[in-house]
Parts: sequence; C-alpha cells; structure tokens
Amino acid sequence: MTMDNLHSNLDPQMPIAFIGGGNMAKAIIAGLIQHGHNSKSILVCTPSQATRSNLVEQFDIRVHQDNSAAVGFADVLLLAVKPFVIPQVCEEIAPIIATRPNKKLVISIAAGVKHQTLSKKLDNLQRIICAMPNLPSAIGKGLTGMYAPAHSQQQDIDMADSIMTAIGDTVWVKDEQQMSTIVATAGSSPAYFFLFLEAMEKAAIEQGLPKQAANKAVLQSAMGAISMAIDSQHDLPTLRRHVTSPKGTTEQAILAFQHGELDELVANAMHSAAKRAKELSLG
Ligand SMILES: NC(=O)C1=CN([C@@H]2O[C@H](COP(=O)(O)OP(=O)(O)OC[C@H]3O[C@@H](n4cnc5c(N)ncnc54)[C@H](O)[C@@H]3O)[C@@H](O)[C@H]2O)C=CC1
Ligand SMILES: O=C(O)[C@@H]1CCC=N1
Repeated sequence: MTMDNLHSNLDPQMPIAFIGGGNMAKAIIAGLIQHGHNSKSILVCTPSQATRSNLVEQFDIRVHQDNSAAVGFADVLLLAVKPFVIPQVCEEIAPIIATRPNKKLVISIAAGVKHQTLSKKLDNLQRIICAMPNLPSAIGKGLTGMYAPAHSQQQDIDMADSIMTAIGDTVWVKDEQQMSTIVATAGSSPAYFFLFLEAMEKAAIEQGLPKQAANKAVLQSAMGAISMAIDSQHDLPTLRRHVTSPKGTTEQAILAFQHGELDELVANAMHSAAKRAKELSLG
C-alpha cells in the first residue's frame, strides 16, 4: 500500500492504545496526529512518569501508568515495548483480553518477537499482526514490514495497514521468516545511513570544510541522490555510473570503497541484524 491510501480505513476518532511510549511509539503517534487522528483517541501506557508527562506535553494525548488501562480504552492495542518486556506486558494484559478476545486486535512492533510467541503469551489470541516500522515514520516517511498469518481476518489486515500507512508505506510478507530481513533492511537501516552520513561529514571537516557547510553538503547530496533513485527510471548501478566519469574523482572514491569490500561489509552488517532479530524471536 502507498501514502495515497492514507487513513483509507481509519476513523480519526478510533481509540488506539499504545503500551510503551518510547522512540517508536512517539514516531507512530506523531505520524497519526499529523494525519488527522484525534489526539484524545490515543492512549499510551508506560510506567515512567517522566515519559507520560513528556507525551502529554508533546502530543496532548491520554496517558496511564497501568498497562491494563490500554485494554479497557481501545480495541486496537499497539505493543511498543522492548522485546524483553513483552512477556511481562502479555502477562498483565492477557487476562483482560481473554474476557473479550474477539474484540481485541494486537499489533506488535517488537523486533523479532514472533506471532506464535505472542499468541501463546496472550492465551492463544488469534487477532495479532506483527509490524516492523522504522524511525522515519515520525515524519510520515516510514517503511513498515507487516506479517499476518493466513488465518487472519481481512478487516484486521486492513486496520493494521491503515494505521501504518498513516506514517509511511507498508510491505506485507507472506513468510514470517522474512521479517528478520525486513528488520535488517528497513527497521535498523536508518541508523546505517546516519552512520554513513556521520562518516562523510567527519571526513569533509577533516579535509577543511566548516561543520555547517560539511553537514549541508552531505545531507543535501544524500537527499538529492535518494530522490533521484526514487524518481528515476534507471536502476541504482546505472545512476552510479552516471556520476562516475572514467578516470575522474568519483571513480577513485568508488575504488576505495570496493577495496574496503563495502558489499561484504554491508552484507555482514545486515546478516548480524537479521541474526539478532532471530535470536530475539526465540525468547
Ligand atoms: N527505534 C526504532 O527505530 C524501532 C524500534 N522497534 C521496536 O519498537 C519497540 C520499542 O522500541 P523503542 O521505542 O526504540 O524503545 P524505547 O526504549 O524508546 O521505548 C520503550 C518504552 O517502553 C516503556 N516501558 C518499559 N517497560 C514497560 C512496561 N513494563 N510497560 C509499559 N511500557 C514500558 C518505556 O518507558 C519506553 O517508553 C522495540 O520492541 C523495538 O524492537 C521497531 C522498529 C524500529
Ligand atoms: O535496534 C533495534 O532493536 C530496533 C529494531 C529495529 C530498529 N531498532
């Protein structure tokens, strides 16, 4: 689905409850509100008083310290805690969900935590969708990998898709195994790009550019390259060749990257992220 489908099925007054109010919950909430969702229809449950105050100040949403309040507030629950906190959260909410299991849809964004694990911890709840968003969701430019098992109801798939398309684009995978590759390719990858940009900014400063100029040159060039890659009919290697004049400057930089085995380094990094997602899924 694409940004054109924004909120296609989402009633802006529909209650949505988040359990966990950290970076990713904030990103999704920012996206939802930016796209017209009523802030008072959003509840975040988190034990941290500081986080709750910050969320009220930033978004004027509802907050609660007790996770069980989420189940009473909304039929759509978004689990946005760290993977290791999931068992505790499930223990808290499972008995309340069990009183009305057909009413509740749980969407989990916890990296690596499998559908089956969640279902088991939520007293065999079937209405669960696994989603793997990324941080640019905060500005409506996220990419969320989504998985629902074959028995899922279409209305749940549509609901989860509507929430996530409010903050960017979605990609559905049929095989849950592929979610670990989604983590490596989209969930974690904004950090790779930031790291690369940091390295470029640092090198430009070392070569003598003032920090502000270095930052602007790096970010604007990255934005230009990404926009071109999205809009162009050419594939990525062709675009790269358009920049790389024979015996020119770019060629020297590309050779240095190749000498440093960039492809292998990237593949190793992504393999490590996917492996970690699989390890988390065993918990
Ligand atoms: N940060 C990112 O770019 C992405 C994160 N994720 C996933 O999103 C989830 C959340 O990650 P972040 O937002 O980065 O973490 P975070 O550490 O920023 O936020 C976690 C939140 O959970 C709250 N919390 C801790 N214990 C709790 C409990 N017992 N009950 C309720 N709330 C509790 C904390 O107060 C905090 O608000 C993780 O499972 C992560 O794998 C997924 C995609 C991207
Ligand atoms: O680093 C993490 O574990 C989370 C999941 C994807 C992005 N951040």
